[in-house]
Amino acid sequence: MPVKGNQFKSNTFKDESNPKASVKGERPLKQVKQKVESLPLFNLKDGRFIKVLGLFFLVVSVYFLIAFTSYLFTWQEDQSYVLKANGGWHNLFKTQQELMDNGVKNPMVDNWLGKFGALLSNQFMFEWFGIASFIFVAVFFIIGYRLLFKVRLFPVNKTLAYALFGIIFFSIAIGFVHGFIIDYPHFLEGEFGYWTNRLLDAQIGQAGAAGLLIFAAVTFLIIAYNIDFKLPERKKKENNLPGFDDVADIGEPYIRANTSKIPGEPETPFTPVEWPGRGPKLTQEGVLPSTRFTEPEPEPEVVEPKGPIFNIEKPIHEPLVLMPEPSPETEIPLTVSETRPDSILSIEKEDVVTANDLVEQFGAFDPRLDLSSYQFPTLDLLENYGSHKIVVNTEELEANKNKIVETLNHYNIEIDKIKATIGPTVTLYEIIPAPGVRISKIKNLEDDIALSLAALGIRIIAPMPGKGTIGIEVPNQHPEMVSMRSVIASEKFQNTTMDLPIALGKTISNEIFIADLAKMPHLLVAGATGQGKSVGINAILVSLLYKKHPAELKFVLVDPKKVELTLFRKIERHFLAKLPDEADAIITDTKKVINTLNSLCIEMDQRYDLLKDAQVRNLKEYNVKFVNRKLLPTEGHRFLPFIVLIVDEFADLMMTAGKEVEVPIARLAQLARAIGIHLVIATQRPSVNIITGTIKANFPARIAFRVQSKIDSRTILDSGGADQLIGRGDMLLSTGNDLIRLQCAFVDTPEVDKISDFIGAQRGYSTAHLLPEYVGEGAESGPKEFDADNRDPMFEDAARLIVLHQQGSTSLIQRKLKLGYNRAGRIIDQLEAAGIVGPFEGSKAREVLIPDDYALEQFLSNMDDK
Ligand SMILES: Nc1ncnc2c1ncn2[C@@H]1O[C@H](COP(=O)(O)OP(=O)(O)OP(=O)(O)O)[C@@H](O)[C@H]1O
Repeated sequence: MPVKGNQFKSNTFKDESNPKASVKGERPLKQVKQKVESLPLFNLKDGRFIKVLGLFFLVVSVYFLIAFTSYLFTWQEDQSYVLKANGGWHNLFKTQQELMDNGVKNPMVDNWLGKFGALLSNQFMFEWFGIASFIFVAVFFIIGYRLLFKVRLFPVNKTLAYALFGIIFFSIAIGFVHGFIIDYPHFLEGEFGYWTNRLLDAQIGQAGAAGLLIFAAVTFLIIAYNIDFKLPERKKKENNLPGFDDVADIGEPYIRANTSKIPGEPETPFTPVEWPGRGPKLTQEGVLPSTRFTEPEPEPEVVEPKGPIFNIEKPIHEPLVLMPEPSPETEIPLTVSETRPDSILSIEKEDVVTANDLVEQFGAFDPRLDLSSYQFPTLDLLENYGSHKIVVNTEELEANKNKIVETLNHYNIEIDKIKATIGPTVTLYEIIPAPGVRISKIKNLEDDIALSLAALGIRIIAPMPGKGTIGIEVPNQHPEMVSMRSVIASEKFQNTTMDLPIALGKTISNEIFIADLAKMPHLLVAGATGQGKSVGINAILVSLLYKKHPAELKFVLVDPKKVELTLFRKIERHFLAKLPDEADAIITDTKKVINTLNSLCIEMDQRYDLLKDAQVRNLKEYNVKFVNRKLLPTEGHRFLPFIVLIVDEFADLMMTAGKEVEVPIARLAQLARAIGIHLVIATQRPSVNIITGTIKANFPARIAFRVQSKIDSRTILDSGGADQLIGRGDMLLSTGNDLIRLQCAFVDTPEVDKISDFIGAQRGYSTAHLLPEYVGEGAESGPKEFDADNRDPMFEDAARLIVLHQQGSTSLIQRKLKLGYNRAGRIIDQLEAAGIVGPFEGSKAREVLIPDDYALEQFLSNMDDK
C-alpha cells in the first residue's frame, strides 16, 4: 500500500482554523483570538469560505449546463428576446409590453432557466464561443469539486490551461467547418469563432487556417501527452540495410549496429535500447552484464519506471534471463561514452517528472490525513490560575532597593545606579557599581544581602552576561503563579514555527519563554522532591500536545514510579509508541526500559539508513522529500514522526540497571538529534553516579529546580544557583552558554486528565506506534548454530543483496526484499551464522565476509552440496 488513502486527497485547502483558537479568552488571549477568529467568512484560508466558494462553483456549473443544454433546443424561440438589437441584457428587467414595443416577437422565453438562462447562454454560445462554452461547465465543476470535497479530479492549473485552449480551438475549428457548410446554426462556433475565421481567411486563406489548426492540435497533443514520434521499427529496418549482417543474433543488434557504418548516420543506434523496461542494464563501467546470472525473477526495483537511475549507480546482478557476452572486438568504449550521459540525463529527468507527476496527480502526501478529523486540545481544558497582575508594590521595591544599597554601602561598595525588573516570582535588581569596585566583592556578599533582606532564594549574578551590571534576584513576597493556559494562549506560542515548542514558563522579566526541544536537542531535568519537576514534565508534554498532530509526534514514556505519567495512558493510540508485544505503552519495568531503549537505537539506525538512502541530512529534509513524493513507500520509505522519550526518575533506572541503561541513552543522546529522537530525562537525585560525565556531555540543555546543595547544583548546571531557588516551579535553564531563571508554567493533574480525555475520546490509530522489535540479550546468547535446512526461503536473495552492496544491514534486506523487520533480522542472524556477514557492530553495518558475487555463488553451491 504505497500511499495509503493519501492518493486522492490533497491538503492544500485543509481547514487550518485551529480549534485552539476557538476559546473564549481572557485578556492575554485577546490578540490571538483576534488573529485567528476575525472575519472567518472572509479569510481566504478559512475552510468555511473555501467550502462555500466550492459549492458556488458547483451550482454555477450545473446552472450553465442546464442553460446551455436548453439553449440547444430553444435558441430559435428565444432569439428575438435575446437579440442585442432588441435590447439583449436590458430586456431582463423589461415588462412584456415594453418588450413587444421593442420588437420582441416572443416575450415569453422558452429556456429552462428563464430569461437569465436564455441571455446567459446566448452570451456565451452565440456571442462568444459557441458550443465550446460547455467547457466552462467542466471547469467550474472541477474547481467546485476540488474546493468543496478537497478531491482533485484534475490539477487546476492544467484544467484552466487546457480549457482555455479547448475553448479557443473548438470555437475556431467549428467556425472553420462552417465555411464549408451553409445550413449551419451560427451558435455552434459563436462570434469569436466566426470572426476569427473571417480574419484568418483574409490573411492566410483557408488552407493556411487549416494548417494552423492542425499545428495547434498537434502542439497541444505534444504538450499534453508528450507523444513520441520515435519510430519503433526503425532499428529492425536498419538491421536489414545493406552493410548489416542479416544473421543478427538476439541481443547483438546493440553491438552490431554500432560497428556498422551507414553514411551520414550518427553512430549512436544504442539510444533505442529500452532502458525503462526489464531490458539489459549496464554495469557501472557501461558493460553489458554477462550471462552468468540466470535468476528467473528480476528484482522488483528493476521494473520501476524510474528505476534505471539506480541501476547505473548500483548495478544489480540479476536483471535478466540470458544475455549474450559482448564480443571482444566490438567498440564498447565508444558506445559507452555516447550512451551513458544521455541515459543519465533522460533518467534523471524522468525521476523528477515521476515525483512531480505523483504530486500533480495525488497532491503532496499529507501525514495528517489518516486522522484528518483530529481536533487539537482546546484552551478551555486548562485552568486560569493567578491574576496575571504583578503584585509587587512600590513599597516592597523601595524597601528592597534601600536594603541592598545599605548593605553594599556597609561594605564600602558604592553604587552608581540601580534598576528593578519585576518577574512573576522574583524581582531583579540590576546594579551599576561605581568605578573601581571589584565584582568578586559583591559576589561574596550573597549571604549578607540575603540576611539583610530577610529573604531566601537571593541569587547574585555578577556580572550579568552581556550587560555591564550586577544582578541581584530577590524573591517577591507574593509570587505569581504562571498558568499553563496563559502561556499556551500567548501569541508567541500560538504563532511559533518551532518544530517541538515547549512552553516552559516566564522569565524574570515576565516574558513568555518557549524553547525548541528539537534544537536543544535533549533535556535533563533535575530537582529535589516537591520542587516542581513533575509539573515541569507535564508542562513539556502538554505544550507538545497542543502543537503537534498525532501523525507528527510520538512519545515513549518511561515511568518507574508508576504514577506520574499514567494520565497519558488514554492517548496511547494517538501519541504513544511502544514495543510490538507490549501490553502497556507506559513503561514501568526496568527490563522493559532496557528493551525499549535498545529498540529506539534500532529505530535510530533504521532512520539513519533511510536518510542515507534519501541523501538528506536530517529528519526535516527527509520528511519534505517524502511529502513531495520523491521518496516512495514502495522503496521502504515512510513519514517519520518525531519521537520524544521521557524518562521520569532516571536515578531509579541507573540504580537498578546502570550501564545497561546508560549506554543506549548515551548513544541516543549522541546520535539521535538529526533523526528526530529527543530525550527528556528527569531525576530527583542529581548525584554524579546518576548524571554521569557521558550523560552530561550529551545533554547541553539542563533544567534545575531547587536542589539541596551547591554541589547538586554544580552537578546539574556546572554552577551554583539551583540551591538558591525558592521552589514551586522556580527553575534555572542552562543551555550550554546561558543560565536563565524561569518560573515554570503550572499545569495541574486534573487539567492533564482533561486534555488526555479530550484527545483519547477522538478517533485514533488502531494501536500505539510500534517501535522495532528488540530481542534482549538473554533470549539469544551464545554462538549461533547455522542450520542450512531451516534457512529462510529468501536467504540466498538476501545473501546476494548483501554481497552486492557489501553492506550487512538488516534494513537493506528489509527494504530491498520488502520483508518485515523481524524476518529481515532473522535472515541477518542466519547470514551471520552461515559466515556471510560478521557480528553486530552497533551503529555500523555488519562486515560482509564474502567479497563478490562469484565467491558467493560458490559458497552457496558448497552449502547446498553439504
Ligand atoms: N510551576 C509551578 N507553579 C506553582 N506551583 C508549583 C509549580 N510547580 C510545582 N508547584 C507546586 O509544587 C508541588 C510539587 O510539585 P511537583 O509534584 O511537580 O514536584 P516534584 O518535584 O515532581 O516532586 P516529586 O519528585 O516528589 O514527584 C505542586 O503540587 C505544586 O503545588
